[in-house]
Amino acid sequence: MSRYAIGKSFAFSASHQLPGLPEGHQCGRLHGHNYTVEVELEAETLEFPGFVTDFGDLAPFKAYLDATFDHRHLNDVLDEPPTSERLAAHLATWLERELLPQVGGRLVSVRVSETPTSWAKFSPSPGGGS
Ligand SMILES: Nc1nc2c(c(=O)[nH]1)N=C([C@H](O)[C@H](O)COP(=O)(O)OP(=O)(O)OP(=O)(O)O)CN2
Ligand SMILES: [Zn+2]
Repeated sequence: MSRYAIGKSFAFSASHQLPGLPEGHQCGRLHGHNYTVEVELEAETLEFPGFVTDFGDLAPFKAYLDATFDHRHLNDVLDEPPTSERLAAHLATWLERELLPQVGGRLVSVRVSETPTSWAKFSPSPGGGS
């Protein structure tokens, strides 16, 4: 079956520190990143005038990132060590619970980058939520 897909990128800046890593690991130290979050949605059919969903419908996600993550210490925000993988899973869960019931399209993935050279992606199980 043919599918359309759209993506939108978001950004925030935050600090973190990953516990339990070997002595001397750079990520065990307090440090920060300019994070990038990329959301991909898909649909078999388009909504008028030809959208999977209006990019503007994702504005509440930007508001959530700004209010909850931007210029925060991520260890204080998540209950588990704030790796890119866990951030991606957390954000996918939020999107599926809080936003996607009201907008068009299905969540394909959330991809989180801490640096220009690395990323982690979370893809919810088809039909099974996060
Ligand atoms: N699988 C993961 N590995 C690492 C994570 C992660 O979230 N998931 N996080 C870190 C650190 O947060 C680190 O700050 C980022 O790592 P890295 O990409 O290695 O950063 P560099 O600036 O050193 O990147 P270079 O491109 O190699 O200079 C570590 N690992
Ligand atoms: Zn880091």
